[in-house]
Parts: sequence; structure tokens; C-alpha cells
Amino acid sequence: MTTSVKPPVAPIGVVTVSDRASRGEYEDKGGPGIVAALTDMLASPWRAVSRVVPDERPAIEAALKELADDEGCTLILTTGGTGPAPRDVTPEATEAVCDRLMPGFGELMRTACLREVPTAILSRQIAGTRGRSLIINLPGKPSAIRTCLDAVFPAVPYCIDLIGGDRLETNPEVCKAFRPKA
Ligand SMILES: Nc1ncnc2c1ncn2[C@@H]1O[C@H](COP(=O)(O)OP(=O)(O)OP(=O)(O)O)[C@@H](O)[C@H]1O
Ligand SMILES: Nc1nc2c(c(=O)[nH]1)N[C@H]1C(S)=C(S)[C@@H](COP(=O)(O)O)O[C@H]1N2
Repeated sequence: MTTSVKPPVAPIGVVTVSDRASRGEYEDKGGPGIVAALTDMLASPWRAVSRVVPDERPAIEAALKELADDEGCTLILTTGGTGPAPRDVTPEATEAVCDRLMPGFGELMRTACLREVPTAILSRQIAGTRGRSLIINLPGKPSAIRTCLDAVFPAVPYCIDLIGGDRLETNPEVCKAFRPKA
């Protein structure tokens, strides 16, 4: 009898931060947009663990902690709540739950979005690590999701290797992950 060892299925957190989507006032396009992008980019097995929360720090922080600590998500992507409006608090919530920040992610995502809209500089999106989880903020505009992920995703699998998370493999035709020591 031959036994095949299946690679582990990596849980990935998908958090929509939106007052109206959380109240059901409009259809959430952000979470499904992230799932579609990951489906295209990732070649290794993964599953989405999705949450929709209002623009409230306690709710966002609780979702991020639950996904990192209880669900074991090696990667958590948020969408929404990164702008300058009073209720935009996703970066603050992210910073509060992270052990360390990764400034290069926000810098690169804003630069990529700036090619599309001059208002890209209004996003305060950040990224950071909490234990073995990498948390990345994306703007709320569903069209920004792919722009941001295309820009930073080549560095995501190696970052997750370095923090001891699940090994992610990308589909090289869509996204070439760069692992300097591979
Ligand atoms: N999850 C989403 N699904 C669909 N469209 C969204 C979503 N999040 C944002 N948008 C769209 O992008 C625009 C800007 O996003 P932003 O996060 O600033 O929303 P907002 O105006 O603060 O409202 P809300 O928090 O209720 O989504 C929204 O007005 C909406 O048109
Ligand atoms: N690619 C892209 N990036 C973008 C935008 C966009 O439409 N496309 N909107 C900008 C605007 S208008 C704002 S206010 C900020 C923050 O959006 P958020 O509060 O929905 O996260 O993202 C910016 N980044």
C-alpha cells in the first residue's frame, strides 16, 4: 500500500472592515475579492477563514487575535478602514495587536496604488507580525485589492517562512515568490 503525504492546508484570514457591509447594507465585495486573488496566486492548499466587522477597534482587534491565535492563520488580510475618516481605525487596531511592524509593505502598496489614483496616499495601510501570523491591511476599494497584492505578494511566502508560519507556494505564472535562500 502506498501512502501519500498531503501538504497541510494553510488557514488564511480574510477580514472585511466595513460599517455598511457588516450591517448587510451592501454586498461585501472586499472579502470575496481577496479570496479570488488568493485563489489565482496560491498553488499550495489553503482555506479562507472570513470575518466581516464594523469600523470599531475592539471588533477589529478581536477578529485579528482570533484568526492569529485560535485559527492559526499564517496570513491575515484586511480590507477597509485605512483612510483618514474618523471611523477609519484598521491601522490602529492592527498596530495594537502586532508584535512588530513591517513598514515596507505599506510603502510599496501605496506606491503601486498611486499609479492608479492620486488618493492612494490617503491610505494609512500597514503590515506587521503577530507571532507566526503576517497581517496586511488593504484599502476598502475592492479594485485596490489586486493592485496591492500583486505588488507585495512576491515577498509574502519568504516573510512567512522567516516567522515560522505555513509554507506557501505561489502559482509562478501569476506571482513569482522570491526566496533568497531557496
Ligand atoms: N467591503 C466592501 N464591499 C463593497 N464595496 C466596498 C467595500 N468596502 C468599501 N467599499 C467601497 O469603497 C468605498 C470606500 O471604502 P471605505 O472603506 O472608505 O468605506 P466607507 O465609506 O468608510 O463605508 P463602510 O465602512 O460602510 O464600507 C465605499 O464607499 C464603497 O463604495
Ligand atoms: N488602488 C486604489 N487605492 C486606493 C484607492 C483606490 O480607489 N484605488 N482609494 C484611496 C482612498 S480614496 C482612500 S480614502 C484610501 C483609504 O481607503 P479605505 O478607508 O477604504 O481603506 O485608500 C486609497 N487607496
